[in-house]
Amino acid sequence: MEKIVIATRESRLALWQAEHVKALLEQRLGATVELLGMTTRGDQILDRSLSKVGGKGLFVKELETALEEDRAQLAVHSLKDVPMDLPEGFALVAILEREDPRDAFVSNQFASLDELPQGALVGTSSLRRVVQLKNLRPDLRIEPLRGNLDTRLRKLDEGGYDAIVLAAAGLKRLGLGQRIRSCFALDQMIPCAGQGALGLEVRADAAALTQALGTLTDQPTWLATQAERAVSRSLGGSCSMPLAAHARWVDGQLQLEVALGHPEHPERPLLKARVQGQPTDEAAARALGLQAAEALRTQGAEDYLRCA
Ligand SMILES: NCc1[nH]cc(CCC(=O)O)c1CC(=O)O
Repeated sequence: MEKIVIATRESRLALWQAEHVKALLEQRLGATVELLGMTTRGDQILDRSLSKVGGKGLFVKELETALEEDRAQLAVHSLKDVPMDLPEGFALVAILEREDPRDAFVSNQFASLDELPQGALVGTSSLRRVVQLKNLRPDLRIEPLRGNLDTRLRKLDEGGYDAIVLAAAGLKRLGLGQRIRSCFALDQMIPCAGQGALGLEVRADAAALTQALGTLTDQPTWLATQAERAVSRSLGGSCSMPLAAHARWVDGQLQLEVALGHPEHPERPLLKARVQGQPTDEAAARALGLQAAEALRTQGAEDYLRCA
């Protein structure tokens, strides 16, 4: 196999993930791999909520341009940052085994959400986290918090918040697992579709590479994340939508749990649904996702989606 260049963002997390895939390609495929670091629009815009300036695609587009121009052949993404439908000419060809999918409670004074005093200040810019926090603790004040993981932790340490909520996977990957005071239960703070998983993207015409990378896919993660992403796609999936979707395998059954909040009125009740099945291929996994989306619709999801 020829040399593979991986296009990657330059945040510490993105570089860790790219290095991780580089090592895997070297070990498992005997490939020669180099990294090409790039800055994306999503990395530059730190002052506004991402949902207001264009959403998930912002972290991905520059990397795709590098693939298009053949300056790189592979892009490694946190799957949750990848839009539900890739632009024409690109394909998601492998999904690696998932890290811890849970959200983590991080604080210097408090061990868990339950310990936070009335009216405490929590930092997060994720609408999905906001609506679930409001549901668990209506008294909390929640303020925006953007930037890469190190920046967010620094803002916490400078005293800007009583606690913040971050993906456990990112913290663990960067060796910051000791900052996690507790993890939220999966059914209390349902993760975002794809959280904790890595997705590999190539040009759709890269047949040999597609075939080689496909062998790296973790099948249970692939099926679970297909189901999750199908929910989001069905409901019009953008990150301006406070949607949570997480599927996990329990005794051979894939259990998919979803929640949708109102984007402008986070205090309105969360819509929730749970479905399960035994999908063995992508189509069946996606069908499970559609079933969950349908269950949300029967509860009035349209009313929550209209304004987004
Ligand atoms: N939204 C940014 C982002 N993209 C991926 C991760 C963490 C790693 C992952 O979930 O795979 C994070 C940080 C966070 O949400 O706290």
